[in-house]
Amino acid sequence: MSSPIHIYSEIGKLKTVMLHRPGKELENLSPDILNRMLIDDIPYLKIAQEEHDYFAQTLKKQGIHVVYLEDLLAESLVKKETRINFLDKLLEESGIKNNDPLHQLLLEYLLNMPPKLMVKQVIAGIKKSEIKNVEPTLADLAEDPDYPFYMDPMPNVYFTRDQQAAIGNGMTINRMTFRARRRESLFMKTILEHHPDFKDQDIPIWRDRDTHGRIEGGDELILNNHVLAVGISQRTSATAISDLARNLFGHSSFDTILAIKIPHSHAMMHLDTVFTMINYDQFTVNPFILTKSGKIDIYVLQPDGKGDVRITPRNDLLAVLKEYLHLSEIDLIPTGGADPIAAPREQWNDGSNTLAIAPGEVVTYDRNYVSNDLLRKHGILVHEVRSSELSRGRGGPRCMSCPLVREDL
Ligand SMILES: NC(=[NH2+])NCCC[C@H](N)C(=O)O
Repeated sequence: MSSPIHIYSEIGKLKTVMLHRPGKELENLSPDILNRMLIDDIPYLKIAQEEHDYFAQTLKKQGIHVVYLEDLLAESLVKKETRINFLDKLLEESGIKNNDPLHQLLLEYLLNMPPKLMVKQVIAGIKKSEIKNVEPTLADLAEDPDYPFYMDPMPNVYFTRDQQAAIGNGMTINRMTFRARRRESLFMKTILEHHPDFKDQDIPIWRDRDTHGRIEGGDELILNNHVLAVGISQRTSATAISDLARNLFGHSSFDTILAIKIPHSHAMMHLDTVFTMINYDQFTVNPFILTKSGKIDIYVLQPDGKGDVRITPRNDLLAVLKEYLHLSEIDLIPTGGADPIAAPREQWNDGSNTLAIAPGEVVTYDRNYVSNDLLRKHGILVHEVRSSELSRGRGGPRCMSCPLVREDL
């Protein structure tokens, strides 16, 4: 079997992609926890699911093999011992320690379910009303007696781009920034270790979820078979990027990381909310991440020939892309046509967050019509998907997809 992980570009014809169809976790959102859950409004689940099915169908119509995270995870948890170990870890990371009587109660509750239902349940969260005969803890009594959950929902799982990233024939299993998302990367770790299609394939882990230093897949772009662009962002630290460089250089085909510093904000939480590669020499870019003179802080990381990493500061995105991608011309297509009102509006609704499914062929949100029209004017084939509810989670088509296999260019 060829490797189940093969990603050496952002634009090679997409062959296999992992998605998560939003479930009851979105119904378990309430206004008072939205901010902590990194979600900007409560999506209408029924419509969000219809929109996600349309997204999946759009990919399938192009011959792309769509796999679902919850299926892969359930198929990894067939053995009871594996389920127990997975749940012990998940409960611990949910703040329910092994010595807490509640830990055993929830473990039994979940083990009584078939694996698929159990996976859906842990993503949806566990409400106090679902568990009988529990002695209230001091926290239940004294701190927040009305809090409805024993295990918080995970409403961001449908952004399968972020918990992990395929780089070459390996993956980073990401230590995510905020508590609301940190448990999610346990899923791919479990799949790689226990799923029959992955566990015996010697898939390199370029960085694991226990290593200090936050990193998320929205910041990890594979520009070609030896150059990455990684955002220094609200979600990915310089420490993590330096660590990733040391792990990749000399152990993979990758020898260059363009570390691009972007504003640290929720609207621009990842590099892929402001910059994506959509063709051999074409990119979407949110013009407002560049200074008035078109500058931006970039740090080029490469092997220094002595076993460490050389850092070269640069500030001209166009020049850096031309130099390191060996291109004579670069087409930076501005989100919203750089209009002072349309650009921020469409960036907020992920107009830069395009998913390339082949060179010059992308999937975008239909609501970003100014950006979509401009992409077409630049010769890009655009497949539009509906997004009224999905976009309330503050992510777009690239966010909602984890490419596992692309054809080489
Ligand atoms: N690759 C991306 N841009 N992901 C968007 C993730 C959105 C999610 N609500 C979060 O804040 O984490």
